[in-house]
Amino acid sequence: MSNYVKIFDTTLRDGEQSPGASMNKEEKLRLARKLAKLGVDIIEAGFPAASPGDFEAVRLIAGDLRGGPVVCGLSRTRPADIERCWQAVREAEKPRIHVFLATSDIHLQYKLQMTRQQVLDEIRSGVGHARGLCEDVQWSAEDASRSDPDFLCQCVRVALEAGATTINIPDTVGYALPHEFYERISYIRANVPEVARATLSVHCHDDLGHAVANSIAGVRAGARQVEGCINGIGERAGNAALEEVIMTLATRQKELGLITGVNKAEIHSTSRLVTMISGLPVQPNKAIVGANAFAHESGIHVDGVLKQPLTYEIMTPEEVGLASNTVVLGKHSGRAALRNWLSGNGYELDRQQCESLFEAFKRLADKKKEIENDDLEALIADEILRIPLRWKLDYLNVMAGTEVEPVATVRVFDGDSLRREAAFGVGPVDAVYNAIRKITGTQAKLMRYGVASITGGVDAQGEVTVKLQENGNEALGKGADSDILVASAKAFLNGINRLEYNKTQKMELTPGERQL
Ligand SMILES: CC(=O)SCCNC(=O)CCNC(=O)[C@H](O)C(C)(C)COP(=O)(O)OP(=O)(O)OC[C@H]1O[C@@H](n2cnc3c(N)ncnc32)[C@H](O)[C@@H]1OP(=O)(O)O
Ligand SMILES: CC(C)C(=O)C(=O)O
Ligand SMILES: [Mg+2]
Repeated sequence: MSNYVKIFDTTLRDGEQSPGASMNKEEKLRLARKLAKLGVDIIEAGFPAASPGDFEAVRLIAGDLRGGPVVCGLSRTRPADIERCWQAVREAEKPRIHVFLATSDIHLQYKLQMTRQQVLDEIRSGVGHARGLCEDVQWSAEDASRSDPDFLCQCVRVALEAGATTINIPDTVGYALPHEFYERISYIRANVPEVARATLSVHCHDDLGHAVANSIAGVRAGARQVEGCINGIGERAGNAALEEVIMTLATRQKELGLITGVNKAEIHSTSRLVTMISGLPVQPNKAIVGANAFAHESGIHVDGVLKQPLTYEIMTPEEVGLASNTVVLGKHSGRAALRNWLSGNGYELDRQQCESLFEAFKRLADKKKEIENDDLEALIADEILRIPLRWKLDYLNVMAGTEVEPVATVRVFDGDSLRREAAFGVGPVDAVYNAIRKITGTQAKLMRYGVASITGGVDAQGEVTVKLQENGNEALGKGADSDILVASAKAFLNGINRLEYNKTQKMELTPGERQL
């Protein structure tokens, strides 16, 4: 048996069945081109009988893709659906009609209201009809995992006799456990030996979180086509996440002995495109494509990864198209991570400086979820350079509103003495800054102003970061307070203190320190 596993992407069909994920035909075409670049073997482009728009999208994709994957459309066993499907895919270089019919007693009794014999007849006529139009016909036994195994085998036999070239065994409701699904595929292979003439396929849903595990169990039992969606989107809890299936086969290739034709370096950008087009965000901890999949924060992990990525990475970020892994600095970081950041940003601190910076960093990390570059630079300025605080806020009073020209009165300590000024501005922050300009006499230009909340809730601490520039000299200023205007004033004064310090201090600065 071949060790090649075909990847059947149904992001444009089952993926689109995710509530709220409808795509228009231009979006579908764009995604289909990307999936072709990713190197999937089959693209299920839609369900042509569903709507004129879906018919058009499938037709567009079928006419567009050249030298790439099979283009497939889904169809019920009804003649009109099959004809419609063929009209949509017929211009494809490699067209496929995918006919499905449920085989479980639950579906027969309640949904289809058909007897087993009627189902067998319908499979024969539907697959036969499709095969009269197209050489490549896939038949799916909807709800196969909850079907009587012997009746399922009977259905598979009929589909093969009618000309199906691919037999797909779905776990439509995500009910199977991996060992059961393995046994189900093995049972079909043992009891319908002629299935070897066709490609045996698996299509698993994630209702109990087993979609990928069941897909892998399926290929271990002899299936050679896996169906799924990028990012695991799809009906209800979604389909098997194709990127997880692909990377499982690649990462455990030695043990599984299976290969795919996928260009893995396209995985990450394909996932991003699916997110953009479907509007369904990927959770940060999602395997392979989540924002944290190659990010490390814990000190012990970062230390290990910096020494040898193999310690905590079972695949490289480059393999899936990411430039590199990321080290996130936060509450759980250790000295190795901090040293790594310092050297990467041009700072040369001695052991003792590193130690006092580390302590200040931990204090800040207890308050703030993520530590950014600006935070660390501000900490270095405070902890290492020990900038003297000439200007310090005493109080401020601001009047602003829809009918008032914003005006601020600000009182500031200049060393031990107090100075007070009032000023107007285009907004309350501008008024505060104009008053501070009068007091300090600074000529600094405000290059950047940003506000972030350090803590959550209504009493959140706001943190203001400013970047100031004066005569080619730049400095960051930071200030935190539950009142955003107070935080703004503190940040401005902090920046002015740093600019003054940079002007007066004589010591030789490292390249990183020069930016402060
Ligand atoms: C597991 C899966 O993902 S299956 C694919 C699911 N995807 C979709 O349903 C999306 C596209 N579907 C649609 O746009 C619509 O359902 C249509 C246009 C196909 C049909 O719409 P309607 O004619 O209004 O039928 P409706 O959706 O209400 O009911 C489905 C009918 O198809 C029948 N049916 C279901 N599966 C099949 C099948 N594989 N073959 C033949 N008939 C089927 C049902 O028994 C029901 O028949 P009934 O109307 O005689 O009771
Ligand atoms: C149409 C079939 C393949 C399907 O999506 C399912 O059974 O989940
Ligand atoms: Mg499905």
